[in-house]
Amino acid sequence: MDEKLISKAVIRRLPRYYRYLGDLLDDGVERISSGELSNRMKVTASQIRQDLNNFGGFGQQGYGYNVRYLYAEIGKILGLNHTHNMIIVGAGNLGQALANYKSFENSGFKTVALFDVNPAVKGKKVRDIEIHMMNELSEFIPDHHVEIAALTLPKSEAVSVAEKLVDYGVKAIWNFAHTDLNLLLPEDVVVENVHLAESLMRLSYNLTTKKDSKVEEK
Ligand SMILES: NC(=O)c1ccc[n+]([C@@H]2O[C@H](COP(=O)([O-])OP(=O)(O)OC[C@H]3O[C@@H](n4cnc5c(N)ncnc54)[C@H](O)[C@@H]3O)[C@@H](O)[C@H]2O)c1
Repeated sequence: MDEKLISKAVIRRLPRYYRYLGDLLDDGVERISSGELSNRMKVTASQIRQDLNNFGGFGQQGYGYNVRYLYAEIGKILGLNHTHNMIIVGAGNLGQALANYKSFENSGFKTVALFDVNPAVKGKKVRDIEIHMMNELSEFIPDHHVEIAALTLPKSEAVSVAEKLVDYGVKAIWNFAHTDLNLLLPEDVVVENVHLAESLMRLSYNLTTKKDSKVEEK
């Protein structure tokens, strides 16, 4: 399948399918129909069939989906079938919270170091992950095959630090600073901007309008 033909909306939904399929596997469920998956996920069965048909041949009429196979295939599409080394730049509250969250490793995201400008945290560890100083970045990134950098530093620093990271070889930025970095970096650098406050604002909207927010947006 030519990935360019898969719509962004489908790609956005894949992690959710992956999560539900992982839960099914944990519960020992090996086969599931689109109808049953629809009940669990509160997405229409036809939406599920349409989404999963993008990747061909996973479901059979009257037989349902092979959960393990589908989980593995979606994992491959999402690039979760190999480890991605990640660093966290900005070892404050958020950076340390991310480093403390072990479960990213289960999906193949291995945090190999944190970085900060504050000499007071130099050499400290979060779990077993060491905090390094920024002047070590240029060697550390190629030496440790770092692909992803999470940016958890002040907004004012985000652009200049991101540019340096890209120069040193980082290919993807998981950006928590409140600026939309994808508009500012070279096109071949992948950026995912995370704005928890936007999610809260959507919650607030739904609370205010008493809209049913339980059904996932299409
Ligand atoms: N996107 C979101 O949903 C979300 C949620 C919470 C916080 N944030 C943002 O994340 C950032 C971090 O928040 P926090 O609460 O952890 O702040 P914090 O002050 O606890 O940590 C920021 C850290 O960045 C370090 N730092 C400053 N300049 C740096 C530089 N040039 N290079 C490397 N490190 C540098 C500081 O020394 C500090 O340790 C802030 O920009 C905040 O607004 C975003």
